Amino acid sequence: MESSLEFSSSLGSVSSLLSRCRTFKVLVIGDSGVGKTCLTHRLSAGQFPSRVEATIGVDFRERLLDVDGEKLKLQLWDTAGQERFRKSMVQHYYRNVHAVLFIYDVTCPVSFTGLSSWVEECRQNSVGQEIPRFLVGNKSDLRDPSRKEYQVSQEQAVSFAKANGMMFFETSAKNPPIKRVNGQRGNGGYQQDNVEDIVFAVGAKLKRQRKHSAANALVNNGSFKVMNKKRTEKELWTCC
Ligand SMILES: Nc1nc2c(ncn2[C@@H]2O[C@H](COP(=O)(O)OP(=O)(O)OP(=O)(O)O)[C@@H](O)[C@H]2O)c(=O)[nH]1
Repeated sequence: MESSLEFSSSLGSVSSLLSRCRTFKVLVIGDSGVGKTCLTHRLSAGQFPSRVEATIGVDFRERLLDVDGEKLKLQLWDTAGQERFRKSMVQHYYRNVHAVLFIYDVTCPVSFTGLSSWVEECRQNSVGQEIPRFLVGNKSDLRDPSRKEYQVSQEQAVSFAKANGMMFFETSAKNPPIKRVNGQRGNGGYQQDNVEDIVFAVGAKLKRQRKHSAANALVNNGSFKVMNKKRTEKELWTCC
């Protein structure tokens, strides 16, 4: 027969199973090799992976966080940067997305100029301006002040972020600063963000945003589309 201790502990696990949190789909896009897989590992598990291979299709990682007393779950969609590994998946990536992280490599200007095509892909897949966007320059540990002309400056990135309604961060998945650093000395005079700052900025924006509820209505290409509120609300809640 089950003891009262066992019974109460099983009740405890049932109640923890029933504890629910809002879940948000966060899409991570950008050219191949910019570090999407490494960054999502860092954002979810706080670690830099020892070995990575090109992503095929999509990989999922999760991060639970507490924003002002509310539990949120970020479901990070680490998408393939290589065209041949993403072809059949593109529509799935964008369906019911709540936020988009645009990643580029600060030491690879081509990955920065390529961002316009990622913005365009979002537009083609009906991701409107109401969906929060974040621009993240990765690999800041590789910045070399003596090779500035071969790197993406923060001025360029800030102006791109402004023009596209994005919040801007620069960091390193490999060697992130412990705290946000506004560099005057030691790091060549640029700002570096802690990975936790990024994750909390995303969480805070989504928490505010959602009251909105994406749910009720969506303006799409000038037409007004009424969504099924019940269905969308249900999709947002899961057990944590
Ligand atoms: N130095 C440094 N290297 C990094 C950093 N982030 C990723 N890398 C390296 O960059 C390479 C590509 O990283 P991935 O995370 O696989 O890149 P990806 O964008 O996911 O690539 P795809 O899956 O092809 O789209 C790997 O060799 C990583 O070790 C970083 O912050 N600093």
